[in-house]
Amino acid sequence: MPPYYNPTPEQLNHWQRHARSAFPALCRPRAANSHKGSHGTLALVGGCVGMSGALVLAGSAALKSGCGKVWLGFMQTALPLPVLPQQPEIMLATATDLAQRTDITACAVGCGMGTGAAAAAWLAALLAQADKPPLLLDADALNLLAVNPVWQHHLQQRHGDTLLTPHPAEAARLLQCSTQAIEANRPAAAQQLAARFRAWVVLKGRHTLITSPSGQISQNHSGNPGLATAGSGDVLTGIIGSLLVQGIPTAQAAIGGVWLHGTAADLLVAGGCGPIGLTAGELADAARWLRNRLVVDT
Ligand SMILES: NC(=O)C1=CN([C@@H]2O[C@H](COP(=O)(O)OP(=O)(O)OC[C@H]3O[C@@H](n4cnc5c(N)ncnc54)[C@H](OP(=O)(O)O)[C@@H]3O)[C@@H](O)[C@H]2O)[C@@H](O)CC1
Ligand SMILES: Nc1ncnc2c1ncn2[C@@H]1O[C@H](COP(=O)(O)OP(=O)(O)O)[C@@H](O)[C@H]1O
Repeated sequence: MPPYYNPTPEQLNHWQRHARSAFPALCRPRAANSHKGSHGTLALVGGCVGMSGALVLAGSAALKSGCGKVWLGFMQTALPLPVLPQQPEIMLATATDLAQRTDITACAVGCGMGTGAAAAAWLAALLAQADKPPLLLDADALNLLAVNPVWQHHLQQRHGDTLLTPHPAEAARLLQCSTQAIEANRPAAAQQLAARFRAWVVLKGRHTLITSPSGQISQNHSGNPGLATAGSGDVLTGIIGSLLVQGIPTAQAAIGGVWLHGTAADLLVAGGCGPIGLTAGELADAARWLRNRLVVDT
């Protein structure tokens, strides 16, 4: 067993009971005859020059959270690398080429995307298509959305599920208010965003709030300040996107994904890896270890 994963039996039992009752779909075993196509294909788009790492973190987390295939679409004119040496399972494309694919189960956009002209053009084209698979917008995709009312209108008209995963500063940009105003009334901010965009909203931070499009709020209690490190939000995007393409209902993918991400950090801290110096890349392996222990034996 990796040295960091040594929860007490009581702790593990508590996590298992909670997950099996709150997000049963995350705890189902794989069908014996399943194949990679059974577990969905996630497209992650972002990673401009200098921020390729955000996309790689999200992609690795997605794969380790159980989806069948992961494509990364880099917001760059050419691929930063022909293959990821540490994760060759992940398929790579430019964002432009990835937009042509028709075999994508869900798309998560924004990790390290940048807010330049190329990112804006790519997002505009995506949002102009009303009928699309589930769409998760994070980070720079939210920052671009915040300054373009036309795209906001397009997003409101979408048919598929939409998920927005802002941190408080991104929520403030979307609602054109201060970060302090968001933090002063987090439930109201999350509900306002959910209603405006007819979207699931994951308002990040300590005790992340997950709000349904109709305004129903769930508060997450896992996680710790070890998560206050570069890239941990990118990992969350990968986890939630991965759960979505596995056919897990959106409510469980969002609420369960946030819980799994936070509990992975709790597992690492309990084992002495953090909170100080915990790195985002470590979360994916911990989440994988944990999810496999949540599975109900048949
Ligand atoms: N390896 C890589 O490639 C990485 C790439 N990354 C990519 O970088 C891009 C920019 O993302 P970003 O979040 O760093 O910038 P941005 O949205 O301007 O936020 C900074 C501002 O917001 C505030 N703020 C932030 N969080 C807050 C909170 N919880 N609660 C309250 N306030 C908060 C903060 O305010 P401060 O407290 O500093 O005054 C500051 O003003 C994005 O695409 C991302 O994916 C990163 O993921 C890192 C690893
Ligand atoms: N003090 C904390 N307690 C619990 N969770 C935290 C804390 N600080 C950050 N997080 C979590 O870490 C993640 C940070 O995401 P984000 O701000 O988007 O980071 P990045 O852009 O670097 O990926 C979110 O899931 C947030 O809820």
